[in-house]
Amino acid sequence: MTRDLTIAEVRLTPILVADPPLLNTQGVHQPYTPRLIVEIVTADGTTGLGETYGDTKYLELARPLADRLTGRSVMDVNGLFGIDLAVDATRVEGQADAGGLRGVQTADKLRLSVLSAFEVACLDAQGRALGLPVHALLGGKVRDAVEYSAYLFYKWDRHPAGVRAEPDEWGAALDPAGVVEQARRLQERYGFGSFKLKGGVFPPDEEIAAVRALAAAFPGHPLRLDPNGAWSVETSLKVAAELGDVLEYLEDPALGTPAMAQVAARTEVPLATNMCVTTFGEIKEAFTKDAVQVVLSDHHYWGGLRNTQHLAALCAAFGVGVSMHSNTHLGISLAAMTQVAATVPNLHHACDSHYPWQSEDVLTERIAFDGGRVAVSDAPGLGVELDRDELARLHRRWAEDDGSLRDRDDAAAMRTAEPDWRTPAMPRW
Ligand SMILES: O=C([O-])C(=O)C[C@H](O)[C@@H](O)C(=O)[O-]
Ligand SMILES: [Mg+2]
Repeated sequence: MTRDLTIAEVRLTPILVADPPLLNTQGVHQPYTPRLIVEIVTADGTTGLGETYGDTKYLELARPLADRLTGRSVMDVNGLFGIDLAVDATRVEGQADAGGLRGVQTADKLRLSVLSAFEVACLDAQGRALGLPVHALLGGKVRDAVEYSAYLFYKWDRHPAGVRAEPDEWGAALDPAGVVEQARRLQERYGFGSFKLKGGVFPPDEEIAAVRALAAAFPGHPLRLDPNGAWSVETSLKVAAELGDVLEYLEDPALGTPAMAQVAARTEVPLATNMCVTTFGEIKEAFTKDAVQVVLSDHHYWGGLRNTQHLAALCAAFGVGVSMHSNTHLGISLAAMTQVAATVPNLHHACDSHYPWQSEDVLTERIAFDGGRVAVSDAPGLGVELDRDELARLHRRWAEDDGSLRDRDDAAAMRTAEPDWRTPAMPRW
């Protein structure tokens, strides 16, 4: 049968998704976080799914892009990246990312963060039309399952009083015992074999104690600590010296490539990043200064699944490890991460995943972790199906919001509990 893979319709659905009160160095997660779901429909009725950030600046770019896609072929992914999108640079340049902790903000990174959802949707549609999984379109899988690590957070047991939120079954984790208890529950439920603690929340000695407690509770399991650049070079070196025997890597201990290079020069502990290398333009300086030993790729802001493969190839050429970053996302993105991760030969670290923190999803079936791994689907496309009722419900929540939650802002969320809170100056310690 000849199929007509001309794009006939693009549907954009902004949603608000429940998020627990997870703490990071900027503040706390809002009770609901914005995401954008992209559906690309072809003339013969095939639909491909994609997902990305749903904050206003992404929506503003996604809408004109969607308008320009109809009439193009869903096979023309190179052409998609060639579309001349006018990005309002004042939206990003020189501005702090209020909730993202994802490094530099540039107009091109914003453009790629939007295009990535459309690329994934095109690949999903291609796969469905051809009866092939996305990994086959990317050259084929080199593994049958992708390993993920448990993503531990300091957290409150609930959002501040008076704030509308969904119930949260995980309880508080504000000290070493709480962190170990959270790790145990995540391991029991999902089988994770490695653990990452989001740091930069408490003074470093408290976070060192938490990692020590994890090492005692889970001997031999890989551990990571990520303060999102909250420490000075000297503090980073002190933490590296104290935890060097148990850490798989330290993630973004200090902010920016020069500081990371200074830390890397004086410790044997590998440094990972999803903050100082988040664009192709940052690679040369970081790799030639040997500032990072592992790059945590994120297909959203690197510009999709094929760019993730390009990044992995560059990492291989420089002897730099590769893994994956994650922040609040749903199953479409987890499926996309898993499909591309399956094709990356030099992926030797378990990927991050926020997914266990997301009690809501827009899929008919949640993606399962078995022994900390997600099986690589061989079904056509991403191998996931949209739950339209859930999508509509989460979109209603977005539509009914007065605008205060449509842009993620962890510092603003923190002010509902601590009115004087300001995003801390870095380095914080
Ligand atoms: O550095 C990281 O791993 C992240 O940026 C992940 C998330 O943004 C996380 O820190 C968060 O959502 O609080
Ligand atoms: Mg990080």
